[in-house]
Amino acid sequence: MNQPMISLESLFQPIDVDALEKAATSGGCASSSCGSSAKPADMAADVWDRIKDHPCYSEEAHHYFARMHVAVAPACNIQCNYCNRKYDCANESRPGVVSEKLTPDQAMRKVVTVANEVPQLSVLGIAGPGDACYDWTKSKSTFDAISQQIPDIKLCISTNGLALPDRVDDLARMNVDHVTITINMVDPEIGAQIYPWIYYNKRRYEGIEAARILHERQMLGLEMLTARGILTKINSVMIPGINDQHLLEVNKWVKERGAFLHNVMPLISDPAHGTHFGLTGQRGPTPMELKELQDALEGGAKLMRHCRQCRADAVGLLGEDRGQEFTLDQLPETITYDPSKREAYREIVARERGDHVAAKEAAVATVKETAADAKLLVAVATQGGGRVNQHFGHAKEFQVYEAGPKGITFVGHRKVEAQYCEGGWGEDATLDTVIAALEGVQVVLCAKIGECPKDLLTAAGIRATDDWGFEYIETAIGELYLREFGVETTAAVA
Ligand SMILES: C[S@@+](CC[C@H](N)C(=O)[O-])C[C@H]1O[C@@H](n2cnc3c(N)ncnc32)[C@H](O)[C@@H]1O
Ligand code: SF4
Ligand code: SF4
Repeated sequence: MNQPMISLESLFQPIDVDALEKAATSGGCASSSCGSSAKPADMAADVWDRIKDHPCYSEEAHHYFARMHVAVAPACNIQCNYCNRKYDCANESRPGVVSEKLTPDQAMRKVVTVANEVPQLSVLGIAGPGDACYDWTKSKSTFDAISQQIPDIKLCISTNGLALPDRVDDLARMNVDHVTITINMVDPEIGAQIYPWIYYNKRRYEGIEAARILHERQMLGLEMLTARGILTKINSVMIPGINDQHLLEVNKWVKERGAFLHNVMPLISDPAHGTHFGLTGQRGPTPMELKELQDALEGGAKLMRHCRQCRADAVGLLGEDRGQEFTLDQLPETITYDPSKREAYREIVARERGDHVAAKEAAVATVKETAADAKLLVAVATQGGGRVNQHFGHAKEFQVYEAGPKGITFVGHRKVEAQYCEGGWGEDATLDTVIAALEGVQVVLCAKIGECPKDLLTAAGIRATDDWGFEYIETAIGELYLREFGVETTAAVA
């Protein structure tokens, strides 16, 4: 089995930077596969260069790199039936939610503090609580100041698209290379069921007219970004009964206009959030409904399946949120950027990543060569680095992979409402929510699991094992698949 060159504790939080620097400067490359590239075969090298450290634009990168959002742009120019920007809960992870709004100066102090403390940081985004292109002055001065201090940080912006065409030239000038547009429809009749009003050219529009204007501006903005070579990600909220089937059409439109990624996200709809959809009982999709739609979209615009629907002030690797460590009251009054931790981390990752890619290629080949048509849905407890390295009871989410004739593909993640093992012992009631979140999953891989939860999972038809603790995820799944379906099979996971 492949072993990491340094302890995983030093690669993932809390980071021991001395260990990182020592490992990074010890000279030579011990990796057997140094030089292996994670670049997908069908991607141009220059595009890969622009996304390889971006946790949202590359699924592979999200095992290593972190983003942070700064909530500097609270104003919005439209109303979506699924959004209530007034609702705020520090414990909740959901788009639009923030604990504190920041001025550009405060954002600057926060980003430098995080960059000094979180070596995985590679991306700074503005993603709510309002619209970055509408609340433009604050977005622009934030990006201007931070890119001067930390020139290699990638700038990322998220918008509903209405004000986007007016900002494209500025975005290109400022080197903003990644722009997300939320596009939920291309048919204004469907749009009228999602957007009650928009505010455009100093006027309020409603109904189909509002949705038509929004649609035209979104398409224009997307085309303008594509013409300037800026990478675009399209977010679509999947709203069952309103736009779920229509998203096949949206996918075609955005692909034709050069979108780089399409991120179909489930509607989050809870009456407690006070949104129109929450209060009218509009439900979100189940994980399996989302997967079915995503499967139907394969072959169109490339899909993002690893979105975590982060808070507008999220900090850290996707799936973790360290925002509470960097609230305003904890930030120093003055701070100077120190690039040493980020640089050391990047060197470590470059080595670890080469090994991971080689291991992944070998595992995928093993699964493809195994003479079995069967598919296996596997949930993995991981805290980063592409390894099975988290205790079952500590997992806040599981990453889900499908193994089958096509190899090993990342399918998505399943959030767990409350961890099974908070404080060292499990609660059966919590395990029920974990089992519900694992709908359709056949096997769980984790670093450690006790006999009791293992038995309860088995009774629910889900097998769990720590046989591959700390192994690369794909290597573990490849060996599991072989054990289950290979000709040399002797035992299945008990
Ligand atoms: C909070 S918005 C901020 C950026 C910008 N105003 C926009 O709408 O794109 C970021 C993302 O969260 C999504 N979002 C907001 N509320 C949501 C909900 N209840 N369920 C799913 N996605 C939601 C939006 O659709 C958007 O893609
Ligand atoms: S555009 Fe974004 S911030 Fe504005 S209401 Fe919609 S989701 Fe919320
Ligand atoms: S919401 Fe999705 S796309 Fe945005 S930072 Fe989080 S994971 Fe990335």
